Amino acid sequence: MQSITHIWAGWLLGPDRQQRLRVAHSLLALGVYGLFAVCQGLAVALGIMPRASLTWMGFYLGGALLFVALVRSGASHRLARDPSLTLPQTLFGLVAASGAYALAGPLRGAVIAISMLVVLFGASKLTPREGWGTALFGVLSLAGVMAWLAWSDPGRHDPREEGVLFMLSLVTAAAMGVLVARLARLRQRLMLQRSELAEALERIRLLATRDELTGLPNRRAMADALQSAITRQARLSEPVALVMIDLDHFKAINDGHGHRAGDVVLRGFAERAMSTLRAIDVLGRWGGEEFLLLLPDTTLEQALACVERLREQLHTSPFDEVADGLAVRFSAGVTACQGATDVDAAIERADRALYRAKNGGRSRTETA
Ligand SMILES: Nc1nc2c(ncn2[C@@H]2O[C@H](COP(=O)(O)OP(=O)(O)OP(=O)(O)O)[C@@H](O)[C@H]2O)c(=O)[nH]1
Repeated sequence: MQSITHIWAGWLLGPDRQQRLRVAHSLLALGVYGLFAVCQGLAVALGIMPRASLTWMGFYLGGALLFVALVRSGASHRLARDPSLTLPQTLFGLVAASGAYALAGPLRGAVIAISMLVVLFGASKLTPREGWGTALFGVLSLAGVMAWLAWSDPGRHDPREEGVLFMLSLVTAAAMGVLVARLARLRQRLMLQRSELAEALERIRLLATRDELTGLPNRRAMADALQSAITRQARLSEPVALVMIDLDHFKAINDGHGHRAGDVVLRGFAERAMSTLRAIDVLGRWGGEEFLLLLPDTTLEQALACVERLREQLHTSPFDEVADGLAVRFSAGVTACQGATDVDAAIERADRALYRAKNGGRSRTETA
């Protein structure tokens, strides 16, 4: 039962969430026009409104249907800046209400309220200026019809009555203009707050997962990436290699050129390394001058070749920005994680291999 409702809703409103809201809004307007048509039909049947007014019913129902078709088909996307066509729909509703005023006879006082309902319908999308503008348009179009009725048929439309009705519509329109403009401002403020919140959340996410100095994933993000890569390789039986990298004699760079220069070297190392890696490889800052490299779908031999490429890259691009010809070298410990699921054990193996590389004279790679 529920799936049939879903199928119907999907067919009627369309697949896109934003589009569904727009179509639903137009359908709601069409429904309200339909109910007005029922009331008008009753008034005609009871002889309160002339039979000729049914032509006007055809005009507003046809117009409302056309708006639903334009929004549902997506044509409004191509035709207008606002795909919900809120402003045209509001102006159309006001014209329809003004025409109804001329035909409503003794019921015309109610049409003033209907005009304002039309303005309220647009409140969810209109800007404050548009809110004011539509309220003004509503009252002016009603005033035009009132003046024409009082001038052309003063016997049935007493100019004094029309004058009082005009004042009523003016007061209602002014109040409606204020309300719609306030709603629009409130909506704009909410939208601004929502985008600021989204930006703040993105900043927090970056701060929580990125190393501020190098822009690389930090230790926590790296541990998460490792866990999912190792779980995946165990499921798919794909090889994964892990490389622990530590810059050699980094303290000497700090001591010789200053802490800032040390920072430049750390950033420069990250940039140089990233330029030699594939998009699926993940390099993270593990701490201090230590980096962890995750190489998915990579055997031990391929990992060793990757480390050599990185060495070559460092060799060919010295850190001239710190000191002319400054060469930075590193030691590395490589391990393969075939079939293993224990992340900590894999890191420990890479760490042990790195320790041996350091002890073996630095600027070299060991495996474990
Ligand atoms: N500039 C800078 N220095 C850092 C940062 N983090 C850690 N360090 C420095 O890195 C240096 C690491 O020194 P050691 O652990 O002795 O290592 P090393 O000098 O590279 O010696 P080996 O690793 O044995 O080759 C220390 O002086 C730390 O202060 C950082 O973010 N920026």
